[in-house]
Amino acid sequence: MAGGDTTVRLGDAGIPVVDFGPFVDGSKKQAVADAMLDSFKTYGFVYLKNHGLPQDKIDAMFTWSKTFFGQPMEVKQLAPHPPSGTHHRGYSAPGIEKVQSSIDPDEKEVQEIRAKAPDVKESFEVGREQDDIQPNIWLPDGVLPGFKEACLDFFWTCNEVKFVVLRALALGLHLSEDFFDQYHQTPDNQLRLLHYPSVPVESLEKEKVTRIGAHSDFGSITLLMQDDVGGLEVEDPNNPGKFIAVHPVEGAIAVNAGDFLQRWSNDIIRSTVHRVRAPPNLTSADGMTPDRYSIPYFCSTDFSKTVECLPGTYSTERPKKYEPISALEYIMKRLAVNY
Ligand SMILES: O=C(O)CCC(=O)C(=O)O
Ligand SMILES: [Fe+2]
Repeated sequence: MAGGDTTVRLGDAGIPVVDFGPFVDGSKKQAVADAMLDSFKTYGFVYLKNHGLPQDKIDAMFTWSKTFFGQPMEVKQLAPHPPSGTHHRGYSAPGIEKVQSSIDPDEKEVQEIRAKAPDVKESFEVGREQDDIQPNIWLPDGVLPGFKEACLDFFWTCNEVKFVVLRALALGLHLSEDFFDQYHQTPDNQLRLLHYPSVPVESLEKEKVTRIGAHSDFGSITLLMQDDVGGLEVEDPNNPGKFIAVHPVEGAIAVNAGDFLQRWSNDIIRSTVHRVRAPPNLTSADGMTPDRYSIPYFCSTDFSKTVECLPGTYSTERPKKYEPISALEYIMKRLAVNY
């Protein structure tokens, strides 16, 4: 199916936009939490305005991202992503990673998806320092001074916002506000800088190449910052297989639920399939799409934790669908198939 025909437009943003300010300042916590949860249940995605992540920090991270990806390939390759998907750190050149949409694809399926249309994006992945399972992979000292510090500073800033969003989620689910804190103590999160290089509009529309293929995220929640280029689409909950264009909203961050949270919530919350296509309504004199930059921050439940369906998400009429699972076991299984 070619580009635009599977995409519907819904309102200006495509997904609900919630003013998060009254949660942050405490003036209307429950109302904001309810609105956020409603959107998570229906779309799996929400835009939050007044989210508390300082705009100057976001801008600075985008500037660093452009500087990093603007380096010659041989410089970026000084911090190479290891061949294994389970050590998800460092730089991946365009076409290396291909996200899988199914949880347990067989090897043949993985090869077929890879052969079909490469994801034309490059990425740089960062976790916390002192992580024995997935140590960070940095450029050598002296190359791009300040980059490592900027990434780590942003990593920890996003981690603070993560706690606030999780508190809203807990209230929305009528759990105690700090319910999720105990499961997110060790920030096994991942900051990802993404660059989608300029490619011919036609190759994107005819699906000769993809920016990021349809997939869902693995973890609990993702905070997603994007530039103003557009192209993000989420699957329409009322029309499976069709996609809603999610237009960038100035000053807002998108937040989406991941598969782990969907499972944890006994499928009350949706982890929605999404993808990045050609920006909508693009007029391009030279037939090329603009470059696009985005910065997702994937939040994971502590790898040391095992979870069972959240209180309030099951009953005799709606029994638990899932067995308890360890966060580590779950995430490693998902990462392993992406490289
Ligand atoms: O670039 C985007 O807007 C989305 C990226 C994304 O979905 C991902 O990295 O999982
Ligand atoms: Fe994603």
